[in-house]
Amino acid sequence: MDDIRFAVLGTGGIGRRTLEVSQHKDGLTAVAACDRNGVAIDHSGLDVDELLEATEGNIASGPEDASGTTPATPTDDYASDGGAAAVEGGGGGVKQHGEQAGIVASSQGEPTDTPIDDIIAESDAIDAVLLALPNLEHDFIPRVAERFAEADYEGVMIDVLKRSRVIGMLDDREDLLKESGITFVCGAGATPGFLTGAAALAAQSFVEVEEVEIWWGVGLKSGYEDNRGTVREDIAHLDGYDIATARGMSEEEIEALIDEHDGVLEFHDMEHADDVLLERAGICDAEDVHVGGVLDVRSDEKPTTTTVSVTGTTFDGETGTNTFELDDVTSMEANVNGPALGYLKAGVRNNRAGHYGVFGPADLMPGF
Ligand SMILES: NC(=O)c1ccc[n+]([C@@H]2O[C@H](COP(=O)([O-])OP(=O)(O)OC[C@H]3O[C@@H](n4cnc5c(N)ncnc54)[C@H](O)[C@@H]3O)[C@@H](O)[C@H]2O)c1
Repeated sequence: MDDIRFAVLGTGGIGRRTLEVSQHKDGLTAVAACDRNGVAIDHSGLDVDELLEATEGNIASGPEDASGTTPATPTDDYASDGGAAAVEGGGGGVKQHGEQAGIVASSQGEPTDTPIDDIIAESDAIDAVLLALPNLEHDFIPRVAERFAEADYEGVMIDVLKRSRVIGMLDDREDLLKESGITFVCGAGATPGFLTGAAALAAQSFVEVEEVEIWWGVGLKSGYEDNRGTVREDIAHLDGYDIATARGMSEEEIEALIDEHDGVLEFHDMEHADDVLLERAGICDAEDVHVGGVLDVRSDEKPTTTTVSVTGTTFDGETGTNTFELDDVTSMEANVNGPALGYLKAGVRNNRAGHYGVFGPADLMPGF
């Protein structure tokens, strides 16, 4: 495949790692990146090492603008991922350093109030856009897709979102995306993403799938500071919490909750889009997919092994369970970003073949 010029929207915990992992893959050139305060664009290829060094421990992950205040009226380029506004003195939590937060701390970064529009303006020379943006406002990513389509972008867009309800919002915009020539790959991180694809593969032994069980383990000690956005989103899945309460929590409240659980949070029946993505690929009913897992923010070791088990019936009447297991040494970052870039490449292959619209990870695997 020819070289793929790609952009990353959002250089938080996930976006930074996407850039890093891309350096270990053939045929991928990062040409643009943005966060809420800044943008870096170089069509001959960004200096990824410099960008990563400048943003190390310095992610613009809070909901504030560059001045450290939450805009009174949210603009198109504003999405609140909650909480950090409650941090004393503003500044978006521990990782943000005032006006130098995030990409603007890089020599390649420029401050801007319209980071996403700045990338859209350059999108003619971009083959693929990976959205590593916050997802607590569920229509944010679909709205960003719409903006690229309205600007007649032709290329791939890919997200690593988690929540089931976002898929329908993208499907609602499918005609617009198709008209523009966009191949949108949704839910293409670890779960949903890697593990959804694994389930689609594991299902191939069967003619009927009864149940898909996804059970994940993540140890995040060294990556905790870089993944606070993701941890906050996960908290919304705990009993007694929802998206609104998770968004409204201060960093201190999150710390207190984590202390209460000795750093280990266990989740059951999570609203992860693996369910709707497997249903839309015709593999099983969404209600037969169960996602849960254990997150340990105080240890790098996984608290449990990540597995995908698919139970079904073969053509000759046997009932069995195929299980796909990740090695405990593979980190969350490896299992989100490797697959995201792999699905990005699959998206580009499809886009260049003229296949436009919304695709889930299971749609890019053998059919069922
Ligand atoms: N599918 C999976 O397995 C999986 C795993 C982990 C995380 N995720 C998802 O990845 C996404 C990112 O998570 P994270 O931990 O990197 O979050 P984060 O908070 O660390 O980073 C978010 C980034 O987006 C930027 N941003 C926010 N609003 C913006 C705007 N309006 N314009 C431009 N940039 C903006 C921020 O500045 C920051 O750089 C989340 O949606 C999360 O659910 C998915």
